[in-house]
Amino acid sequence: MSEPVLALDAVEKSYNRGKPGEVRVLRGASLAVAAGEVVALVAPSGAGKSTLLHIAGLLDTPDAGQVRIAGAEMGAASDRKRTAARRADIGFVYQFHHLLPEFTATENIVLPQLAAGAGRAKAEARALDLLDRMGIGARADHRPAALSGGEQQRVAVCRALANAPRLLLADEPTGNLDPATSDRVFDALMELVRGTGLAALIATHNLELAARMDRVLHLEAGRLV
Ligand SMILES: Nc1ncnc2c1ncn2[C@@H]1O[C@H](COP(=O)(O)OP(=O)(O)OP(=O)(O)O)[C@@H](O)[C@H]1O
Repeated sequence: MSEPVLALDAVEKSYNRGKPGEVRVLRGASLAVAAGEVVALVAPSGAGKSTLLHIAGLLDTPDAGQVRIAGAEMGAASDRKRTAARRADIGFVYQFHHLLPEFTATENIVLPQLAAGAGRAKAEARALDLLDRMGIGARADHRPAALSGGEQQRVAVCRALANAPRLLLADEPTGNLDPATSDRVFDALMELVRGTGLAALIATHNLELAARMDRVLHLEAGRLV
């Protein structure tokens, strides 16, 4: 069998480690997400969902255990290697879009591609294609302030997929939207993800959305069940 795109193995993480007030968040967390698989991460508030996503996304390091991206151990790799793997392989969507306010929707999707070395014409074509596939091609020239909340999140999804990552990590990607908009953005996200065959780990409090993914993982007492 081929390597999962993301594998966490017995990951431990505490804040204020070894000090009074130590918070043990992850206590042997293990999971694997294969290419083409969309996995829901459900956790009560404060259970360590963001901590887990930051470690999976190579934004933070575990105290112990392994983090493998496409088979390569990254948990203890150098900062340079982790940054390179993050740029090449991982796309993020956050609860709030974090789009750059002074740039249009297209430009927000073009910029990460330019940073990764793509040429402008190709980057613009890809941005427009992604926006079309998310159903907001007509908003390509709008700045974030001139987009609805749902449209902003659609642009954020396009930006996360701009460099064709192998892994999509999302932290409550529809958490700040009303239920109907949340459903529509989620449908569009699923369709786009299904078309690319990437691996996705999507944290949500919404059990109905979770049930529509391939598998649901619950984070409880620092482990996945
Ligand atoms: N920098 C930090 N220093 C100390 N404790 C922290 C730090 N960051 C997070 N924590 C604690 O670790 C636990 C897990 O935090 P985390 O942000 O991962 O939770 P979460 O599951 O994402 O929560 P929510 O769903 O409310 O966003 C919480 O109890 C939090 O208070």
